[in-house]
Order: sequence, then C-alpha cells, then structure tokens
Amino acid sequence: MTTSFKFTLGRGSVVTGKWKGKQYRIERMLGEGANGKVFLVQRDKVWYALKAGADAVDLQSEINVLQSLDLQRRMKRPDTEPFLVDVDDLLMPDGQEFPFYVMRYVRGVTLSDYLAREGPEWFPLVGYNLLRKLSELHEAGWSFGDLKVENVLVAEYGRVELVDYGGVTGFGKGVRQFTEIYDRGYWNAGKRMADSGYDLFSFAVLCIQLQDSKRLLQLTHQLLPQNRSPEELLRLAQLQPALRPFMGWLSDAMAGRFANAREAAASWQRLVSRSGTMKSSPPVPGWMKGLFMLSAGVAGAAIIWLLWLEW
Ligand SMILES: Nc1ncnc2c1ncn2[C@@H]1O[C@H](COP(=O)(O)OP(=O)(O)OP(=O)(O)O)[C@@H](O)[C@H]1O
Repeated sequence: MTTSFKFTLGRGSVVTGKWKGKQYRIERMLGEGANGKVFLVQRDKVWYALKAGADAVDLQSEINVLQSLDLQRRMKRPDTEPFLVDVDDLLMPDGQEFPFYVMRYVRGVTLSDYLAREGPEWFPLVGYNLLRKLSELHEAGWSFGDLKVENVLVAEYGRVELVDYGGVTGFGKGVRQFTEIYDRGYWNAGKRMADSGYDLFSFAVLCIQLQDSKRLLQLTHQLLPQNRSPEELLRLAQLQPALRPFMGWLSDAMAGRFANAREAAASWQRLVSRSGTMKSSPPVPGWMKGLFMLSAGVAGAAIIWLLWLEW
C-alpha cells in the first residue's frame, strides 16, 4: 500500500473497489484532513461519503469503531441502516492503491455554521443531541477524543452526527489525536486519557468556543501553561448570557463530576426544560408547529421527547 497521498478525483469520475467491485461516481470533495480525503459519491442513485486515506492502520481503526457502533445500534434496533456501507481498496488508473471506506452521507453543516444560519436559540437542543451522541459512543466503550466544532455536523431540526472517528480511543487508553484548546490536559484539568469525562470537558469548551471563540483564543495566548485552568474557562463562560443557565453544568463537566454522558445529558435536559432556554419559534413543519404554541419550556421538552423517541 502506498504512503504518498497526493491524488485528486474529478467530478464524474468513477472509482471501483478492488476487491468487491462496487462502483462510485464522484460528485465533489467534502473535506480533507490529516487522515484522508472525503468525497461525496453516488451509487445506485444514493449519496454516500467516501473516505480514502494513505494510512491503512489509521483508517482501519476508524472502521473498527464504526463497525462496533453499527453492531450496537442493530442490537437495539435491528432495522437500523448501517452507517458504514463498504470497505475496500481504491485502484487508481496509475496503479496506486488507497484504502477507503464508504459511510452514510450526512446532509449537514458544521455546528457553528448551523447556529449562524438557524439562530443561536438552537444551541440548547443541539447541545443536548450532541450529548446523546456522545453517550451512545461511550456506552460502546469509546471516547471520541477529538471533539471540536468542525467534527460535529448538524442536519435538519438540530440532528447531530459526529464525523472523523480518527481520534476515537478505547476507554482507559491515552488519547492520541486531540486539539489543544479542547484538551483536558492542556487546561491542567486531568489526564489525557479516554473516559467519558474527557469528552464532556471538550464539550464544555466547545460551548464556550461557540459563543466566544475570539476571547477563548486570546485566553490561550495570554496564559502561561501553568496558569491554564478550568476556572479561567468558567470566567469566560460567565461573560456569555447564553451560557449563564449552564454555568453549574459547565463547572460539573470540567471538574469531572458527571458519572457518564447519559447523566450529563439528563442534567442538561432538566436545565433546558426548567429554564425555558429552548428556542420557541423555529422554522418547523406544520405538525411540529402546534407544539411550539405551547410555552417555550413545554415545547422544548416536547421536542426533546420527540428526539428521544427517534434516537
Ligand atoms: N459522513 C459524512 N457526511 C458528510 N460529510 C462528511 C462525512 N464525513 C466527513 N465529512 C466531511 O469531510 C470533512 C473531513 O472529514 P474527516 O474529518 O473525517 O477527515 P480527516 O482527514 O480525518 O480530518 P482531520 O484532519 O480533521 O482529522 C469533515 O470535516 C466533513 O466536513
């Protein structure tokens, strides 16, 4: 397998898996990162995301996680469509080979783009959905590791999907792929070790990042490494009106006081329904609009209930 990773696939080109022979038509590149390139592709009129990487070992560990999550979901609901669709090698016309996998295409935008487009009042609901996603992963024994704004895609009605499973780490192991600003170790708040608290800490930083990325970045430049602390982060959070209802929650998450992500999600849900921070007039379909005629708090709880049913 080659280690160089300089290739492009133009729109309309068709790639064929070496071993299984499935064909995919390339539409466009969705993203490019350290571990590979992700393309929007089509097969039998269905859209998928195809990720090709240079390093078979890295890609294999993402594949293992996705397989284990699919298994877990199918055990809960046997009719669930798998997220991981195909695994094969890509044979390029010039003879180079790249490992790839094909997954469900998430029709979403990044978390910050979603809130900019739909309005900041979606934050409590999207945050809740993200916590539920994390707890699903944790219950399979994995920590996401590299939780950050760019790795969370949000689709219609605040549905959340995590992308880039390259940082996923089994509980108890050292986290290898992380982004400093979201990292518990960087803020002198605990070990760089995979557990539910590691992701919840990153989630808390992500909340601040969403509300005030500028001051968060400034803070990292101002502080000496030994002075980085959760208290500094909480001081920043306190300045954000949107985060005030969540101050206690953020403090618990940063101090590792939640037993797991499910407990953290339940606590978030209680806060949202109690404080009425849930948005009250979203662009929702007619059947859901009726629910929003109720008070914001009740409507919020109703949406959460709906999402619980679907999850
Ligand atoms: N299933 C998907 N559906 C839609 N878009 C996706 C999907 N998977 C990945 N993407 C897009 O492709 C981008 C790059 O994917 P990914 O983060 O997995 O690559 P990477 O090489 O591991 O990147 P990084 O260097 O950030 O680790 C994502 O930010 C996202 O925009």
